[in-house]
Amino acid sequence: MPNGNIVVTEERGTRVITLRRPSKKNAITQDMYREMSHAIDTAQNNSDIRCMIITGGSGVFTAGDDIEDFLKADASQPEMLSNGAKFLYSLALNAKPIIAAVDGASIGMGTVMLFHCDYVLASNAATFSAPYIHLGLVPVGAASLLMPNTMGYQRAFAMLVMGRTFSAAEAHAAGFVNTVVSPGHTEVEARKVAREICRLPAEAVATSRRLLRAPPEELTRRIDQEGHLFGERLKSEEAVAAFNAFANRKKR
Ligand SMILES: C/C=C/C(=O)SCCNC(=O)CCNC(=O)[C@H](O)C(C)(C)COP(=O)(O)OP(=O)(O)OC[C@H]1O[C@@H](n2cnc3c(N)ncnc32)[C@H](O)[C@@H]1OP(=O)(O)O
Repeated sequence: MPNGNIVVTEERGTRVITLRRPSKKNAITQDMYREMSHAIDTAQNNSDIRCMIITGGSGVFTAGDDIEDFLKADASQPEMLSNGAKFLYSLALNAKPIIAAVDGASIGMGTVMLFHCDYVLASNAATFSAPYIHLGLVPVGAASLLMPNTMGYQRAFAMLVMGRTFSAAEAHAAGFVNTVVSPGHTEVEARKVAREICRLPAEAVATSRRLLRAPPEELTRRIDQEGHLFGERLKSEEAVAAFNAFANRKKR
């Protein structure tokens, strides 16, 4: 049953997917992944939907995967994280333009999903990180393929292997943010971009987009490779110590 943490609306040919779990900085639970996948998958054969927007609302995009889920997902329950993997497949196989509106922190999967999106708007309060390394983990979601392709090896190394955070200006310079706007304005601007895309000839958009992007099978192959290594790392001492440190950080 939907619990309101993902809100899906439709307006003038655009499906808007909003992460709404502000008390947890929009950290993404497995239920949220399932609902986002459903929203993307069901748009594919719906000719009324010309593009999609993913937004976290104002103040934060998402704190990434819910770390409590990581703690629950031990070796005996590998299916615990499978909705995250399905969401990545939904992104990789998606054939409709997705616009992301990022206002505030974008962490982990928040940042990775941007590299599957087609147009990214950020406020100048946005920050971008994929701090897998600090959790003893490795990249997921074909990030190890898409990030170096988009922003070059050295920047990808800084983000993925050193765990550095990029400002909106750095993300723009790195080429994965199209436009930087004032805080509170990302959604308005995303709707303008959506209207622009909706006015274009849909079939030509779909074919041009397909030409520009890595083939879906290449993406899913890398997603699977990374997912296998990620699953191994989840059980590592380094990772378990990092998850526990996060869970206990306010109790100390
Ligand atoms: C396969 C994909 C993997 C990934 O996505 S890896 C990335 C995982 N994410 C992270 O490592 C980020 C962890 N979170 C943080 O570093 C911080 O939070 C923030 C910088 C996002 C915000 O800091 P601040 O403004 O000080 O808020 P706060 O008090 O830390 O958080 C507010 C509430 O949100 C919960 N929360 C934040 N992020 C997560 C998360 N990722 N998973 C689960 N809960 C999270 C906290 O615990 C707390 O909750 P309470 O008020 O009940 O103590």
